[in-house]
Amino acid sequence: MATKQPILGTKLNRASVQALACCGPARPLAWLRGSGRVSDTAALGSAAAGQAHQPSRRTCVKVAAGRQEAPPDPAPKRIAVKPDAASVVPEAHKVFDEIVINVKSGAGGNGEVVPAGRGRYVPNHKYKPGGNQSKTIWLPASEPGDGADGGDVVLVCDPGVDSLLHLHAGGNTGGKRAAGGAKGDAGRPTFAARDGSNANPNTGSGGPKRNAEIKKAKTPALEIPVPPGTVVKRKGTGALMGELMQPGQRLVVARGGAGGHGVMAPSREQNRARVSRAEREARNKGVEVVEVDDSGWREDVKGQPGQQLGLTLLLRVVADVGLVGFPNAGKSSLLKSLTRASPTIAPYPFTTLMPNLGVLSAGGGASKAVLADLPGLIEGAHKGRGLGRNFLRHLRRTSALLHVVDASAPDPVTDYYAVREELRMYNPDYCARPHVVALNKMDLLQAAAAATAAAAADSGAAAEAAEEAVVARMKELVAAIRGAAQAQAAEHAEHAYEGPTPVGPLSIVPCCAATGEGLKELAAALQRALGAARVAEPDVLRSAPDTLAEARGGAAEAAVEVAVEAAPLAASTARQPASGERQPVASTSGRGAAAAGVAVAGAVGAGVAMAAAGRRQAAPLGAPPPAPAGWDDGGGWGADAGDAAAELSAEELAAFNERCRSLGLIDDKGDFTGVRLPDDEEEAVAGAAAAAFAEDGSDAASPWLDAPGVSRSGAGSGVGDTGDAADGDGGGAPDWLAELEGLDEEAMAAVLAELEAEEEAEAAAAAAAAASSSSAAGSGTGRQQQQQQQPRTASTTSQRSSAHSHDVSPRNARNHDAEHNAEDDEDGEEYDDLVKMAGADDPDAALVGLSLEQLLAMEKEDWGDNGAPKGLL
Ligand SMILES: Nc1nc2c(ncn2[C@@H]2O[C@H](COP(=O)(O)OP(=O)(O)OP(=O)(O)O)[C@@H](O)[C@H]2O)c(=O)[nH]1
Ligand SMILES: [Mg+2]
Repeated sequence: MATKQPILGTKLNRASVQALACCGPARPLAWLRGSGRVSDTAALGSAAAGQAHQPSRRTCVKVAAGRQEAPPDPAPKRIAVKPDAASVVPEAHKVFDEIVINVKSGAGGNGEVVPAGRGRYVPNHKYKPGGNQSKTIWLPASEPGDGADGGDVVLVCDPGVDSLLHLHAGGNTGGKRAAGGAKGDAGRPTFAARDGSNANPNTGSGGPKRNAEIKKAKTPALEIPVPPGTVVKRKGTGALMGELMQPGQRLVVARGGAGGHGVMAPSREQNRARVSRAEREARNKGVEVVEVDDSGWREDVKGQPGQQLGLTLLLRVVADVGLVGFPNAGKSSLLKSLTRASPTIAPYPFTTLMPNLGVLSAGGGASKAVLADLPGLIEGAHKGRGLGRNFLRHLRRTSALLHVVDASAPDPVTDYYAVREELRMYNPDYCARPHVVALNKMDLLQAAAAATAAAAADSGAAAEAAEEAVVARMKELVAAIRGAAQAQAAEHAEHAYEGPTPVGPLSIVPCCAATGEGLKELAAALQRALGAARVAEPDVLRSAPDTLAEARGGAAEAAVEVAVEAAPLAASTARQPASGERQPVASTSGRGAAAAGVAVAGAVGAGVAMAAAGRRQAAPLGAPPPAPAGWDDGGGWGADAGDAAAELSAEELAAFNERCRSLGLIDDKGDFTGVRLPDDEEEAVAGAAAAAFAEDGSDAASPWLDAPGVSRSGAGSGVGDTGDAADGDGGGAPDWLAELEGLDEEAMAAVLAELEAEEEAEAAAAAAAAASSSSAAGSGTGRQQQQQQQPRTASTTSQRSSAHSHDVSPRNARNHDAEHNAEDDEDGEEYDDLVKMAGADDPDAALVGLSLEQLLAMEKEDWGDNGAPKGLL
């Protein structure tokens, strides 16, 4: 048996031993036996100091743990303090985005009662002999003071708070919760504001403040900080009380009770007179008077009680982009790589249980977007499976979505489709928002491909084969995802589901959160999606773009319209060889009417911005950040606009801006108005301007000053290829006005008839091609048809160009522009895919740098069966 030993030479007195005794149920002093090495506990410290100490169980456990290092002694080891299961109260699950609280506003303070007779008669200064004023007036001791109103309970939108978790702790809101935060009757956190103070008789009547006007005291409101996006409802009825969206916004949820009035108590005589008057009146009415209550005035003195109510607070995170996807797809990893957020990342599903926010600042911080990484969704999420509904509601306030798909998963396309369906079934609006697909975990695909290739070939060929396999897989995934999106839209139409038609992805970006590959492209694609969202559906919560040019700069979709409008300008810009001090043509600027049109349309904004700011290389105001080096999406980005503008010399730019101004495309301040003239007027203006330029011989030198619908293609090719950037035949064309003027009616009719016949033949050929390709192709049929049509259209156009020199009316020319630009825009989208597919180390990456003319100039044999250049698809 162990013997009792002194501890570190200290003496234990009776009190400390008794105090220590309460720590061990069976053997209070057991742990002290042989415990000469225990030196590090507060319990012992205080025991040594002879203080009465009440060690907690935790302290005992700590001591016991320390005791384990002591020489073997069975007794201390038996002090295993197991928590009593019955006494352990499990902590309630805290939901970060929903809570029910009680709020209680303060009661009003009582008013002051000044006894009758306190005061004196003072001379009345208004007294005039002969008047009806008395000589003296009664001046009470002071005006009786009113009680202070009770404190309000106010919810304040605080951007520094990102969840409702802090409210679970009874309102841990720092100094602001001085009067609140206790658990309420219903076991809910209760927030009670302070009661109003009673009127202070010391400062009220008599004394130094005599006759002073007593001001009502103010009670501070109880402020409860909540994150932006908090929705407040009444607990019982579910009635919406308000939403807090903007930082600093306040919502008074419970008003403090009004303070009581200060009252001058009636004197005995006055009271008696009142009572007798009341009695008399009652008797006159035939009412039997039993007792007369003369204390009515006392009610006025009392402050009103505060309100007490239950509130349900719901949080819907406010973010620009929501990251959605299956659990473990890498959403949090992507958020971490794209922003400075540091969410928890782990290789098991549902690591994330509450949204993580991060700010994506691209382009040197010019443009910022808040990304919300949401918990993973699973099938059935829309019905609440896996808390799906709780998570899905956080998408309500997002403008665009980022679908994160694990590209290394067995079936990434089904994963994507499943999540899309969950979104659609929860809220069809979600599927109509612009979205981007991130094919994450590329590195795993690459590793798998490398392993397979290494087994099959020698080292040199293996790397190449692996790369090819990855690219092939990516292309397959891209096509299949687009197909899945189309299938979803088709199903929506077929079953006439409620809500808007689901849209396809704006971009599909292969990337890797682990290595950082493709993240710049992903960021750029997100910015573009946001631009598209802002233009498509301006959100009152967000500031609208400053200028239309800005909006267009960020919106691929809106840019289509601009492209159509500006195509002739673009076409000529694209065709025209550099003149004067023109800078080298950017690799992207001439690759199609749509893309070039966008570029030049953007250049309007860019040029204007430059003119206004006096800077030459400025991107359009508020334009999305420039695309990363080596990356060109051609979707109407500021970078493109800047590049296109950079091609112009100063005089050209000035002339260009002047021209835009005269057409009403930009206003005096240099903002892009986007207001078009009526068609007739525009044509007239454009024609006149074109004629003027033709007259002074500047048209050849300034082809970008071309008018809408006016072709400047080669002399031999005529006007049949009006405004078509895809024809690529270059050279200055004779003015169609002059050409048409020279035609007689018969010749014109013949030309039109021929043109119609050609168009019919073309349509028939396209239909035949569509029929054949639809049987061959799977989900990506529609897009492949577009691809197939593209080179054919180009060659047909150029044939027509050489065959007919006078075969189009201005109206037809415009239609053709629109038609071709629409096609070319599709082509632009395809091109985006090609660009995305062709990585820097792709053997075919060189093709990416080619302009559309160069691509079109390629021999027909260079085009594969699917209508795309061989080697790329
Ligand atoms: N090899 C590789 N692993 C990745 C990549 N991205 C994410 N991961 C891993 O995938 C696992 C899941 O990543 P998370 O970011 O937590 O996935 P999540 O989608 O947020 O998952 P939940 O929060 O559960 O919905 C982690 O082990 C990551 O390290 C990637 O690009 N390459
Ligand atoms: Mg996560």
